[in-house]
Amino acid sequence: MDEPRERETIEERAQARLDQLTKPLGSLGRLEPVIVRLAKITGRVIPRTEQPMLLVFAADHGVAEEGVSRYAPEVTEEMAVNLAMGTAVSSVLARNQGIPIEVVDVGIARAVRHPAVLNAKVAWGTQNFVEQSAMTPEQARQAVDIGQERVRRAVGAGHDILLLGELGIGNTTAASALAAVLLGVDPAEVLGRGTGLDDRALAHKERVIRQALARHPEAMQDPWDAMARLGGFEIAALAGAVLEAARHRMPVVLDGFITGVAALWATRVDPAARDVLLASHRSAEPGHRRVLDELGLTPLLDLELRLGEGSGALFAYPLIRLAGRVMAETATFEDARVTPVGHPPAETPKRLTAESPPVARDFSDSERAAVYRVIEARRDVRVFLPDPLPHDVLQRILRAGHLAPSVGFMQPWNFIVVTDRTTLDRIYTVVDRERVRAAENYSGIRQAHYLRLKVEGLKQAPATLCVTLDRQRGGPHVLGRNTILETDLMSVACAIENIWLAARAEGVAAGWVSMYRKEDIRDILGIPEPVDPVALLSLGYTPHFADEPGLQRAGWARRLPLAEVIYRECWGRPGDFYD
Ligand SMILES: Cc1cc2ncn([C@H]3O[C@H](COP(=O)(O)O)[C@@H](O)[C@H]3O)c2cc1C
Ligand SMILES: O=C(O)c1cccnc1
Repeated sequence: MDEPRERETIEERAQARLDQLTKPLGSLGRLEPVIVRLAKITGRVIPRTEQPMLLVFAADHGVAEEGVSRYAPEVTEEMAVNLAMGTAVSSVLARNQGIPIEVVDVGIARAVRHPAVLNAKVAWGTQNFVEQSAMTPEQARQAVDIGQERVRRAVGAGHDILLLGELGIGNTTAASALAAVLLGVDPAEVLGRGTGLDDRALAHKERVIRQALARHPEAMQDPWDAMARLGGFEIAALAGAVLEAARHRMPVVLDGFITGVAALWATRVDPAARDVLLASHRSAEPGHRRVLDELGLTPLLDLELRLGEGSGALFAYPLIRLAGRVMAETATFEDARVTPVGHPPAETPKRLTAESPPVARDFSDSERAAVYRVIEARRDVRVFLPDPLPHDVLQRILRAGHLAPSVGFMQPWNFIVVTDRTTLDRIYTVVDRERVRAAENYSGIRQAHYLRLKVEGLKQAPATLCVTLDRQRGGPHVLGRNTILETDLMSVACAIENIWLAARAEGVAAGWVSMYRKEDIRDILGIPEPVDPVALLSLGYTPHFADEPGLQRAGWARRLPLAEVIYRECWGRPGDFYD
């Protein structure tokens, strides 16, 4: 039995794999911790982050009336429309990577003139927090809820990594005020020029923030109170998104200062939220550095971006995605037979306990269930309706056959589709003659059973495939066929099974007939000598797919118990793979 082993964490296993990849140890620099972090977040040694989406929350700020931004508040709505139209910077970045954007209006002060901007307005902008609380506690809660709800939907839609962005004229002021409170620092330390204030305007912005902090001394006490008094609808929604992503172990790529402050707030509500965060870049806003330090995050990029709207996250995402691909696709020293120097020895794989699989599944639960259902529901069918098969259905079924595995990729099959009635009748005649002849091998009740097996299906079905084997395909030396020569035939059998399962998935019945003399079929279909007609497969619709195999129902044979066919480690030793 397996030795009890020390439980390795996912991070340890991910780091161990990174160290086995054909590259000098540690040579991917700061991307290595990113890969390990993704592994930890997703719970997979080989993390996958291939289905990103950008969520942009937009809202207006009452404090904008104090002249703290270089731009007018109308720009929030205009930019939301611009993003939705595909003409903003982030639209370009997203479109060129095929990343969908969802723009959510959580509190823009005007009606938004584009239907693609999701309307989830909590209010028409916040109040000016120099005079009163920006939001009521209920509004703050509502905005957080909206962020959570959007992420639940994103998860439901199959997204596996979340990029965050924001829009809101005046929001660097709100974010700075909130950051000063959350970090317990002087506003001067987290203050920046936002959209590009000059020195005078910057000094004014600082005075406004000081005024606000003096107006709301209680904000120090509790994160929820701080959010309501000094935050913004989009900041609260971003925070909600982070909280929800943490629940789903979904990696979150932060953008700049505002998303950073929202994430910092989220960690004050739920410290575990920190674990799902990745910092895309360090923005030109000076407060961003403080926020990232507090979150313990190292930004991937430092490009002096100061845009927002998710742009930094979109610039960084390809690095994150590629890091994941490197982990998945790079050969290990062992795979590539390259000699490692100074690398830890590869561990022999140990049997895993109930841990999650090392790589994400790429089929949904229902897709997986469908595959097993098709396998279980496949039957050998003898009764067909005369209706012809639609061309596209037959095409898909044949394609499935051709996608079968084959030894050395020799693809030794051909499929002759026979629909001509005269030809089908000739096939029926030679098959039926063999059926009667073969019955002589049985006697008594078994012979009676045998003779009841009908091959009339060949006459009823609108189409019969003759599946052939060409042993010479691929030349005299087929890769992997040195000692087991019948692997060519096995390859054809794989194609037949693919056809059978694909047909079942299409609701099309198949009946495999093999009672014939090859020379008869070769003769009827004009098949040249070296090619073997190895199977006849009738295809068509059937009135009924039985629950169990026909031969079982007829009492001819029963499906063996699974336990009888599975051994463990050596011949004859029972396995424990069954109930
Ligand atoms: C055209 C334009 C596009 C933007 N995209 C993002 N922001 C960014 O700037 C704003 C915050 O800066 P402040 O606090 O100085 O107003 C937010 O809308 C933010 O997303 C933009 C700003 C403008 C003007
Ligand atoms: O740091 C940011 O994300 C930022 C800076 C300026 C304006 N908007 C966003």
